[in-house]
This record gives sequence, structure tokens and C-alpha cells, in this order.
Amino acid sequence: MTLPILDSKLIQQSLEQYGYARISRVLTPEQCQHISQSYGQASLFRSRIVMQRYNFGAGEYQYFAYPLPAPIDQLRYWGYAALSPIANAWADALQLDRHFPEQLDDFLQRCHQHGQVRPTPLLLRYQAGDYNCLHQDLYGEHVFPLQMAIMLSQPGTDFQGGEFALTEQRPRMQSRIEVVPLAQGDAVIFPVQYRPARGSRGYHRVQMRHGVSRIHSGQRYMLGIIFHDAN
Ligand SMILES: O=C(O)CCC(=O)C(=O)O
Ligand SMILES: [Fe+2]
Repeated sequence: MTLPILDSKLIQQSLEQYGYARISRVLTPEQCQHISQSYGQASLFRSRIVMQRYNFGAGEYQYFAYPLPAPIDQLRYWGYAALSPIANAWADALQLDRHFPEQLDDFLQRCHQHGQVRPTPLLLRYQAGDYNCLHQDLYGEHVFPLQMAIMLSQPGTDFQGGEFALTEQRPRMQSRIEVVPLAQGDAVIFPVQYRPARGSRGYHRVQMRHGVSRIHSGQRYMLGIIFHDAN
């Protein structure tokens, strides 16, 4: 699978300006369909979550099992390589005593040594009426601060509604929202928990959450790539 070259500097600028970065046409429609269709292949997954049961929203998702299918694994390595310099720049800006290794394997080894051994890449499926409440994907003490999601369905054709949304909660201010327009195959990169924002006295944290508005009709598949593993 050939993936586009990522420009870390441009991604970082967009994240700091808007709270997200969009990468167009990461996957072809055929690759998107292939991944969506794998939803029915139970052996690829370690667990299935029905969102209603946890009040997460409505819809369902499954976490892939190790070994990850090759395209999912490749996307995770590709994303990590471009995002680890940003993760380190952010840790420095926020004066956190934290360093993210250059290689995903080294970061995952750290997760695994601390009991976070279960893979987190996931495939989500929504039908008419479903939605995903604003949330943060934290799965333990070790958190890689950025994550990625890829739109597998064709908005407007396969489904209506179902917008990917982010909120930013700045200290002592009301929340700001961003809706990210995504075409089939596009990726969105966004902060897991918070991002740095420059203020009058250096950098401070802006808390972030993401979610999906109600799907009005049709079916919507999304691939989520989270870099830390879960405990
Ligand atoms: O379905 C979506 O667009 C949201 C996916 C999500 O929450 C995630 O990838 O962590
Ligand atoms: Fe999420």
C-alpha cells in the first residue's frame, strides 16, 4: 500500500491553528471498502463494544487483535513516524518531563512493560440514528498525545449527517467547536487529550474532545488509529 508523504511541520501548524490536521486521500475507495467489509470477520478483532451499553452514544465498534491486518499496521507506523516529533515538541512546550521514541516499536514496548498490552486500532460502524458522544481515548497512564481517524464511507452517498466534531475547552473560557469535513479516504489527525496553545505567559493546555453527530441515514464506517495500547 502506498501512503502519501506526511509533512510534520504542516501538520503541527494546522493542529496548533485549528486543533486538527486533515490529510486528503490517504486510502483509495477500494482500500476503504476492503477495510469496511472486514467488519464482519470476527477473527480479526479482540472485542466488540456496543456503545449504548456504556452510554457512549449509539453504534458499535471493534478493536483489532494482534497481529494487526497489514494495512492497519502500516498506517499506524506511518502515522507515528510523522507525529512523534510533534508529540515531543508539545511535551517541551508544556514543560512535561516526557519523551516519545522515534520508533513506534520502542513506544509500544514502553506501553507493554507497563501492562498496556492490548491493541487499540478500531473499526467503528454507525447506522441511522447513531452518534458518538464527545470523549477522549485514554487507555492507561501511557498516552501518545495524537491520534488519527480515516473516513471509510462516502459522505453524502453512503450516509447523511454523521459529522466528525472536536471541542476545545480553554481555561476559564467557553468551549469552541470545529467540524471536520471529510471525504472518503481522508484522514483527520487530532489531539487525544489536550494541545498546547500560546498565551501571554507561555504555553497552556487546551482540553480537547472528539465525537460524531447523529447519522441521519445510511451507514458510516470509520477507522481509528490510536498509538498507545490499552491496559
Ligand atoms: O467515528 C468517528 O469519526 C470517531 C472515531 C473515534 O472516536 C476514534 O477514532 O477515536
Ligand atoms: Fe475516539
